Order: sequence, then C-alpha cells, then structure tokens
Amino acid sequence: MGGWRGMSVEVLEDQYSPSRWSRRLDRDTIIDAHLEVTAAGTERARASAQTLLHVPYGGGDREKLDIYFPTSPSETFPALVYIHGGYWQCLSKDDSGFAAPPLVSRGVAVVAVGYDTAPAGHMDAMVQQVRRSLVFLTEQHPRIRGIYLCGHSAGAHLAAMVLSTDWTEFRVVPDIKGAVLVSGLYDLEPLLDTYVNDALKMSREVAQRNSPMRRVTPAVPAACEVLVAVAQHDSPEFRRQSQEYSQALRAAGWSVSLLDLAGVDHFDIIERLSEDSYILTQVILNMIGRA
Ligand SMILES: N[C@@H](CC(=O)c1ccccc1NC=O)C(=O)O
Repeated sequence: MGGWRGMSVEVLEDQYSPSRWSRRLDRDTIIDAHLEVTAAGTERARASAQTLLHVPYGGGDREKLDIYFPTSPSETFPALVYIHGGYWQCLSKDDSGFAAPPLVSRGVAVVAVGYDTAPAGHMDAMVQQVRRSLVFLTEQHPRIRGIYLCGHSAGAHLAAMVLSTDWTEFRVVPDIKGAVLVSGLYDLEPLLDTYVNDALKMSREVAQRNSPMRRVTPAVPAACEVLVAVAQHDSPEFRRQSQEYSQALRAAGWSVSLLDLAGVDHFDIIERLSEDSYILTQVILNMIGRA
C-alpha cells in the first residue's frame, strides 16, 4: 500500500491524471470528448427508454436519481445502479444514463444516482448520499429486486464505500447482489497533496476514513460478487490500486474477479457500456444472469 509514499507531488499528479495515459486522444481533448460521449449516450438512452427522471431520494438539490425502466418489464426486475466518476467534482447523473440501452432491452433497470460534488459536497456526505439512494430504492421501488452497483473512477470509490456499510444504522438493508468497480480509487491518501484535493479539501483523517482499502470487512455468507475492472491504459498507480483492493477483498473472503481490459483507457473503459457487444457489457449481463 505504500509505494506511492516515495513519489514526488509531480509524479503523483501525473499518476492521478487519467487523461495523460490514454493512447487514443491527447490530454487536452480527452475529457471534453468524454463529456460529449457520455452526454450524447445519455440523451439517446432517455429518448429510447421509459424513464422517471430527477426523482428525489432526499431533500438536497442533487439528491435525485434517474430510473431507466426495462423495455418489457417483468413484475420484478433487477437494477444496475450507476455511480458516475469525475474526481468527486465534475459530471452528474445527467451524463450517466449511457449504459442503459443494452441493459433495459434485457429486462434490467438502470438507475443513475446524483450526489453533491465538491466544492459543495464533502467526501463523507457523498458516501452517505449514495448509501441513502439505495435505501430509497429499496423502500420506494419494491419492483426492483436485486441491486447491482456499477461505479466509474471516483464513482467506483463510492460504490466500494457502499460495500463497507454497516446497514444497522439504516432502516433497511438493500439487496446488493453484485458490484462492478471500474477504474476506481480505493486509497485516497495519495491524492492528499495533489490538485485533486484542491476542491475536496480532505484532511488525512477524512481520506483514511473514506478509503475502502482500510475498510474491507470480512465477507458475510451471502456477500455479493465483486468485479474489479481496470484499463490497460490506466496509469500504473490506478492499476496498482485495483490489484491491491481486489486482493484485499479476496483475502477477507469476498468473491472477487480482477478484469484487466486490453485496448481501453480510463474513459472508453466505461463509455463503451453503451455497446451491446463490449466485453464489460457482456460480463455485467452475465453477472445479472441476462447474457
Ligand atoms: N483531471 C482528471 C480528470 C478525471 O480524472 C476524470 C474526468 C472525467 C471523468 C472521470 C475522471 N476520473 C475519475 O473520476 C484527468 O486528468 O484525467
């Protein structure tokens, strides 16, 4: 867990700038391209699926979620709950429905969760918001049976924090059957001195308390299946974090697979979930039993 401690701030900033590691697009265009692709994909999904948009799960402005319903819904159906990335400071649920088309056509709902990004949002609060969104779905949408979490980058971090939740503090226990963590961050300490923390303003304590790597709980008998996916063209630090987190979960008894996806980078690893034939789409459908 400690190799990064010998790195200069300059090296850490390079390692934790996913845009610098793509072989597809240069660092100045790739983020704009990502915003365009996810927004356009979300627009397509909203045009083709039955939706309930901007459903409040709490009183806050950003405490809203979008539901994309299955094309031919059975009485009850599973849901993939998508938690967007953007280093806890950009993107929103309104760019986060692009994965819906291949799933809704196979009977799976997709839920895109909004949360308060920084500087408005604090790390502890974002984690709680995502947890509360799952409690809301469980209580208010009983047709959803079985939740599969999917998060990208900072969203994979939030999904991993959900796995460490002590649900006794909540009214219900969401039935989380699987988690797909894509190009995530599981130890926040290396970010403390980098530009990523400018808006987040995390103290060391906050970073440690919110690091899934430090919060791995022993797997319970019916623990969900976890898939940790990382891109070939993610940085060595991102790749290390996925490897170490998947190992730590496995050591604690969880059923985990590490999927190292060839030919993709930090951004198209998730964008391509809009395609039926993409390997990660197929792996997710297989996990849900709809392949
Ligand atoms: N400043 C970052 C931006 C970034 O990491 C990012 C941008 C859009 C969506 C996801 C991202 N990564 C993690 O949440 C970079 O250099 O790539």
